[in-house]
Order: sequence, then C-alpha cells, then structure tokens
Amino acid sequence: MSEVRSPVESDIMAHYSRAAGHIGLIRLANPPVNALSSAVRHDLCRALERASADTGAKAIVLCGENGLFCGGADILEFSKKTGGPALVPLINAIEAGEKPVVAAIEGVALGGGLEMALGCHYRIAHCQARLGLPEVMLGLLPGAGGTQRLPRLIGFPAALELITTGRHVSAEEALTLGLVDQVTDGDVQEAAVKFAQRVADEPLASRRLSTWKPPCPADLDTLLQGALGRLQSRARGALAPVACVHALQAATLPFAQGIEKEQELMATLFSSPQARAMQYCFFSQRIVGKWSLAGRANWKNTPVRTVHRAAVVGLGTMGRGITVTLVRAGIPTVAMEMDRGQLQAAQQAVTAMLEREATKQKRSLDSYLQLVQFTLERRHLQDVDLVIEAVYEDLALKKRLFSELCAVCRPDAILCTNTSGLDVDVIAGTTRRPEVVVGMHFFAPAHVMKLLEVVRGPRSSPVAVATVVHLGKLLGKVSVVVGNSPGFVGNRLLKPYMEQANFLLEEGATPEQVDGTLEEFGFAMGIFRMSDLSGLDVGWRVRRESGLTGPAVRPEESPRHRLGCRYCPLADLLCERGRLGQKTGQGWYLYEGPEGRKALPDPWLHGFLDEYRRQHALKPRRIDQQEVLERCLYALANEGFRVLEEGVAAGPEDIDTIYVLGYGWPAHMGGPMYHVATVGLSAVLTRLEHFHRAHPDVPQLQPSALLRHLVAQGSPPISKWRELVRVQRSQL
Ligand SMILES: CC(C)(COP(=O)(O)OP(=O)(O)OC[C@H]1O[C@@H](n2cnc3c(N)ncnc32)[C@H](O)[C@@H]1OP(=O)(O)O)[C@@H](O)C(=O)NCCC(=O)NCCSC(=O)CC(=O)CCCCCCCCCCCCC(=O)O
Ligand SMILES: NC(=O)C1=CN([C@@H]2O[C@H](COP(=O)(O)OP(=O)(O)OC[C@H]3O[C@@H](n4cnc5c(N)ncnc54)[C@H](O)[C@@H]3O)[C@@H](O)[C@H]2O)C=CC1
Repeated sequence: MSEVRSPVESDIMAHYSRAAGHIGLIRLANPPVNALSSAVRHDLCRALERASADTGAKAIVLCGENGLFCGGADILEFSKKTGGPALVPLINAIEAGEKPVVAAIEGVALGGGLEMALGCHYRIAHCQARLGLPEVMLGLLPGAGGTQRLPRLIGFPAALELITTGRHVSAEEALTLGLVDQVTDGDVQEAAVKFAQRVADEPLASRRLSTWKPPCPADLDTLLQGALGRLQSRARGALAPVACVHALQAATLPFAQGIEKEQELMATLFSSPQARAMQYCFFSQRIVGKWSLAGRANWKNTPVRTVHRAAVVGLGTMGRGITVTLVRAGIPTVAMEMDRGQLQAAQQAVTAMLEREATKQKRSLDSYLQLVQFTLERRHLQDVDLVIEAVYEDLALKKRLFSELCAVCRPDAILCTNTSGLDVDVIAGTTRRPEVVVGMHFFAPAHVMKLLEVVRGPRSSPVAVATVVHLGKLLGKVSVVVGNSPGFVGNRLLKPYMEQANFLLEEGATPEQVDGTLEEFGFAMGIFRMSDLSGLDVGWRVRRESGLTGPAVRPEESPRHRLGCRYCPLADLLCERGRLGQKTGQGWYLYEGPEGRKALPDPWLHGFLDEYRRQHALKPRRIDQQEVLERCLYALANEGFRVLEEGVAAGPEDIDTIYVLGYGWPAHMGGPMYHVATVGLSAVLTRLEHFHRAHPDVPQLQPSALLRHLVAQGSPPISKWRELVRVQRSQL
C-alpha cells in the first residue's frame, strides 16, 4: 500500500525530467546514498509512470543525485513497518516496460540498487564506480531478484562468488564479467543519454534478463554442493551464505519459480536474529566514526592534517604489514629498522606482499615500490608528517625511541605507537610534545585486519586523534577511539575471557572442549588455538612484567593465587617448557613441524593437565557447553561494562565493533555487548552472581556496577546505553 506524500517538488525523491534527444531522465534523490526507502520507491513508481506516458521520450536513463547511483534498500527501514511499493514488482515493471531503460551508475550500485540496475535493459558505469550485492553482510540475500538475474547475466560461478562474499567489484571488473555494457571516465549521465539515443529503437525482448535461460555449466551441482560444504564449515552457523546458495540453485528453475524461492528464503532471513545482529554491526561501524572527546572536540569540528609522507619504525611482523597498508593507500613511506638483517628480510617480505597486491590491482609493482624507502638511518624521518612505531613491546625501549623521535622529527609530526597495551601517556611523557602522541593499535596481519584502535592519551590533542582516525579511513580501516587503559579495550577484555578458559581447564575441561564450544558459537578460532597462533610468550612476558609470574613472585605465595585472587599458572608452565604455540610446534595443541598450522589434540597435554589437577588436589568435573560459554563470554562482557563505566569506550557499539573486526567474534552474533543484551541483562546478572558466589576469589565474575544499574533501570535496549553511560570523567 503506498503512502500519501506531500506534492512539494523539493520533497520528491525520484524526479522525472527530459534530457536531450528524446530521452527521459529519472533521478533518485535521497541523500546520502539514495537508499530505496518506501518514499523513494513510491516516487520512483510515479516517475516511471510519467516516463512511459511521455510520448516525447523514446528511452529512459535512470541515475542518482550527488554522484551516486544507489546504496540499496534503506536498512533503517528493516526494523520498522513501512509501506510503499515493494521492490520486486517495481523492478519487474522497469524490465517489462516498452521503452529501453539505461542505468547510469556512478559512485555505487549496491544491493537493491544493483538489483534495480539488473532490471534495466542496459548498464553504463563510471570507471570509479563500485558494484555489488553485499546483502550477505547484513544477514540477508539479494531478495529483489538479484539471485535470479545475476547468474543469468554473468553465469553461476561468478554470481556465486559475488553473492556469497558480498564483495564489491570495480567498474572495470564489472565490464569483464559482463555486468555492465560500457564504462566511461567522463560524465556517466551524458554517456548514458547518448547510449539511450543509440538503442532507443532496438528491440527490447532480448534485454530482459528474466527471460534468459541461465547458462548452466555441466558441473553446476558439484559447484553448488562444493560451495555449500565450504560455506557450512566456514560460516560457523551463519544462515545467510547458505541461503544465498539455495537461492542461486533456484535460478535453474523458470524465473517466476526462482523468484518465489528467493522470496521464501529472504522472508526467513529477514526476520532472523542473525540479520538483526549483522545490521546492528553495520550501524555500529558508522556510529564509532562519530567520536567525541571530553571537551567539545569531535569528528565534525576538528581539523585533520594531511599525511603526505609517513614512516614506520620497526619492521617485524607488524611493521611490515603497516608499511604495505600505507603504500597501498598511495602514501610515500619511510620504513626504518635498526637491524640490517631484519631490514633485508622486511624488504623482501614487503616486496612480496606488494607484488601480490600489484597483481590483484593490475598495477605495476614499481608503482608501489617507488613509494617506499627502506632505511637504517633515523635522519630519514626528519620530514615525515606521521610516524608509526612498531618495535618490541618493551616500555623502556619505546620510551627511549620516542624521546629520539621527538628530537629528529618535525615539531608538528604526529608520533604513533602500535603498542598492544602499554601506557601511551608514559610513552608520550618522554617527548617534549605529548599532545602529538597517539596510540595506533593495528591488528595482525595489519594489511588484512580492518580494525584500528586509536588510543587517546590524556594529553593527545584532538587534531592528532582526528588525523589518525582520518588516516585509518584512508587505509581502509574502521577506527575506534578508545581511552588509555591497560590493554585498551580489546586486549583488556581478553584477559578475563582467557582467565575463565584457563580456570575451566583446572576444573576438568580440555582445550579442545573449550575451543569446540566457542567455535560452535561462531568464533573463527577458540581461545586456545588463538593463543597458540599469537604465541604464548606474548602473555607470559606481560605477566612477568606485571609480577604475576617469574622471579618477582614471593616464594610463600601459592601458585594458584596472586594478590589475593585466583590465578592459573598453566600457561606459564607451558612457556617454561618451551611450548610457545605454533611457532615451536607445541602449545595447547600439537603442530606437525615448526610450519604446521593444524592444531592436533596433544596426549602429552592431557596427561599434564591430569597431573596438574592431582598435584593441586583439584577434582575434575564434567563441564557442559553452557557453562563454558557463560563463564567465558559473560566475564568478557562484564569487563566491557567496566570499560564503559570508566569511559574507556564511548558505547557498546565501540566494544562490539572491536570484537567483531579484531577478535573473530561472529558478526551474526553482533558482539559481546549485543550478545548479553540479547540474552537479557537480568539473566546475565543472575548467572554472574551465581558464578561469583561459586568463585569469590575471581573479581572478574563480580557483576559490574553498570550492569546492575542497567538492570535496575529495567534493562533498556542497547541503543540507549550510549546516552546512559555518558560519564563525568570520560577517558576519551
Ligand atoms: C554506500 C556506502 C558504500 C557508502 O560508504 P561511505 O561513503 O563510507 O559512507 P557511510 O558512512 O558508510 O554511509 C553514509 C551514511 O549513509 C548511511 N547508509 C549507507 N547505506 C545505507 C543504506 N543502504 N540504508 C540506509 N542508510 C545507509 C550510513 O548509515 C551513513 O549514515 P550516517 O552514519 O547517519 O551518516 C556504504 O554506506 C555501504 O556499504 N552501505 C551499505 C550498502 C548495502 O549493504 N546495501 C544493501 C542494502 S540491503 C538491500 O539492498 C536488499 C534489498 O534491496 C532487498 C530488498 C528486498 C526486500 C524484500 C523483503 C522481503 C522480505 C519480506 C519478509 C517480510 C517478513 C515480515 O515482515 O514478517
Ligand atoms: N604481533 C602482533 O600480533 C601484534 C603486535 N603488536 C605490537 O606491535 C609492536 C611490534 O610487534 P611485532 O611486530 O610483533 O614485533 P617483532 O618482534 O616482530 O618486530 C619488532 C621489530 O622492531 C625492530 N626494532 C627494535 N628496536 C628498534 C629500534 N630502536 N629502531 C628500529 N627498529 C627497532 C626489531 O629489529 C624488530 O624487527 C609491539 O609493540 C607489539 O605489542 C600489536 C598488535 C598485534
């Protein structure tokens, strides 16, 4: 049912006008992304009626305002009851029309936007445009005919890949795939109008994709079954990718039946908790971009400095990935080491990574290599706008280095540290300019992971923060501004999570059991497999430095207690035996050879756990999956509430974004804060109280004040928490 709308011209969201040479022009106008809201669909229907009734128009061009074709359905409307014409019949009507319709695609054509373009008879794209069906990232499938028209146009293998990954393609790739008919580097509307003039009298029947017979390869069943198998194991419980394959399978049926199947599958996804969680993730990633600091500075009112030239200091695991990320974004970069051997190894590794990138982007390797200068000499840092330090996680070393950087770099250069959790303000304190020092915490591998924690020290200036956030966006990262707390947000929450997992081993669980439960929940990797991958020595070094283990521990202290709290020394004991994880072939699991990646259950470890429990008179018990999940995940989220209480993160969306993008939390489960909100805060509080009663020497299980406060407030929805937790002493 279409709604009643004001006839005021400026309110109209799809304008009809006449372009040169008997061409009708329909222009979508719904900033910022011309999303197909109910109002847009309503006006588009009217505009199409006008265009087809206009006897002076022989063909129609469909385009969008503000340099952008269409970002798809209005995601905000998914959670509301809205009217307006449905998209499927609207697209069918475009396709069935008697006049050729040419889609003029610039900016993006995504989701419903691309499906609408597939309903048009021709598609012309600007060379900078991106096209895609990213619905799977929102827990959906392309439910406006996309799963039926796309394979008919570009074939099953390509359609399968695009729809199940949600990947955007460039205009050039779209042309190669046959997704668009022409690419232009000029004005796309002008090109589309000329194109429309040329095809105005061409017969239309063969341009209607719904009438095409899909090009079925002989091995289609094998292709689809193979994809199903891979997705089922990789998607870890996510429904959408699997539903996408089923919908594509239906494209072998006559079009109307295929659409029916697509709608049926879409209806199931549309109302699923997974889709709600993934749409929450989408909006969370936009919310975190709107940072504000304790004063008045925020994302809108703070100027950013342009980074013309950057430097990376320390070219180990992280420095190499960060260098690639900067170069890939076109930023000239000085890559500096102190060790000649490491410099050579880094140069080789960075070149190899850039070579892969050059092949992917169809660019010359030289165009990348000319942007990077490898050096051992500090003087090459003197004219850079921003430095990213990635030397060993050693506070004394970092302090020394920052005081040297302060001496060698320009006074306005921004000095960033990639520390995983050291005090950014202590590092800043060794410079004469603490205001230019900011934490820039990348995640490994730095050229792949999308997350960047931007750590605002108490003295970091708003301009320095704004510049780093802006640089993050140029590098393709999602930046989350956080306060300067030990471990910041991500690693801080990891501690109670890991501790619970270790305690569960003491009580009778095995690493396989804990990881299996977490992976079934949807994590890409269980906590023990993840520790083996990162190296057990990382946490060991931190625990030694903080006096939890090693020579600083007083002999009279019990091995299972530190500073009055329960402590589990199992990870320390493994490190003392040289079991550091994948890199040594043994950790919580066994790996075949030093290069082995597959985690195998280790009988030695099981015997070791038995012996440990015997030594400490711990009676193993049967631990069920629910307890594993509740203890690990509620302890993690409980720390999340503390982070909010202390103003270290601005809202639950920040924490959830960090966990989804940086720690393998499944997007279809929203993130730790979203998860506990979905379970119900009151239920989570009750369970934490229960666990804390059973383990009074584990402070992380003691429910946080904020959790209690929210429950006392009647458990408001997560969208309200940001306002409620606005604290007096924000660390941002
Ligand atoms: C477009 C982008 C690439 C732009 O990126 P960038 O420039 O970086 O800007 P952003 O900061 O990301 O965005 C700016 C601004 O825009 C907002 N926004 C972006 N896209 C949308 C959107 N699609 N809808 C709403 N709002 C959007 C964004 O939030 C920002 O807002 P601000 O923060 O307030 O400033 C990038 O934004 C991007 O990638 N966008 C998402 C693109 C996408 O995923 N599109 C697909 C959407 S889903 C879709 O199209 C599906 C369909 O069309 C299918 C429709 C069929 C529906 C049939 C339903 C049948 C089911 C029936 C069942 C009924 C059951 C029942 O009721 O019981
Ligand atoms: N490895 C990881 O997964 C992550 C590490 N980090 C952080 O990134 C930083 C670097 O870690 P990694 O890359 O793993 O270390 P790494 O040990 O792989 O590399 C450190 C490099 O720094 C060089 N170096 C040391 N002192 C130097 C100096 N004064 N000048 C120039 N180069 C110097 C070393 O030669 C070495 O090549 C650490 O602070 C770490 O906590 C952050 C996120 C993830």
